[in-house]
Amino acid sequence: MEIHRSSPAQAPGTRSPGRRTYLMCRPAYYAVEYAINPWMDTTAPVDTTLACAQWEELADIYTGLGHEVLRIEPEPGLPDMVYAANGAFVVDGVAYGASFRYPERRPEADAHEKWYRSAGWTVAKPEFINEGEGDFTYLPGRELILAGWGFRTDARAHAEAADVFGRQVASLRLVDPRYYHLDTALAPLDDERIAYYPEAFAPGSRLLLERLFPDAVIADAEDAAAFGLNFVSDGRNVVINAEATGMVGKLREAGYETIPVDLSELKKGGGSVKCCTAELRR
Ligand SMILES: NC(=[NH2+])NCCC[C@H](N)C(=O)O
Repeated sequence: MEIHRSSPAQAPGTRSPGRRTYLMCRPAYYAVEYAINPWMDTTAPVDTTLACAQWEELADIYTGLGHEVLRIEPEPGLPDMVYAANGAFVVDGVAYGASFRYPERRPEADAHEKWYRSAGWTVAKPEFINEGEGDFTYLPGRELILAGWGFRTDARAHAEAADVFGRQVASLRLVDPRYYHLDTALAPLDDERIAYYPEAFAPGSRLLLERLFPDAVIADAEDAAAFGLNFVSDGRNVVINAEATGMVGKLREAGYETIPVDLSELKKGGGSVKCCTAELRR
């Protein structure tokens, strides 16, 4: 594993102590069989064996950092199931279930619900369409949920999540179809701080982000297109798509350690590091 150490070694923000628990789904049946986002091209070949190897490397990076990686069994006929972040949104041991926008992915919600129940998590069944951590994230230091809408998640699910978790939700409207999920345009760096790509958001949402996060790391068009916002940070180490070299530089500059990983095959489905990783917050 290649770690780019930043100097100073101290990450600037606050972070919850201890190891993270991540849920992942091996891309055994991964393919691009339909196109539900602009990255998906059903005529371009996908190497499932390579996708599995890249995915294993991502899982190894997490365990190498001392985090726990749990696995949900992939199911034939669900080629997007590798994007485990979409299966639920978990805070305080409660899994708010997903309800997918497109019929092709709908059965994934049941598979995740079963997994969460059998693993002992409390499950809240959703009434409204929402794609789990694809469109929801949480900043424990602010007790604040950030939620995206515009392409996949129904904005009514934001209010539903606020009730489920008893937390405030900042609703953010996404406007660029390439950044159809919140986690393609914004990511937490630690308990309080984020990185984001302003152009992916409607003017009112940008204003809200500027006011809430004056210390954010700002990404540009190139960073976003390289899936440089679809990273996973434990507050110190940021695991990020290797292509996103500009973003790596910005994050190191901001005091974080960066660990690049090549997920070129998974990008063909419109996802990267974060899409493949659900964070289970106890
Ligand atoms: N958390 C994410 N952004 N996941 C990416 C999902 C990709 C999948 N092909 C879709 O369009 O639904």
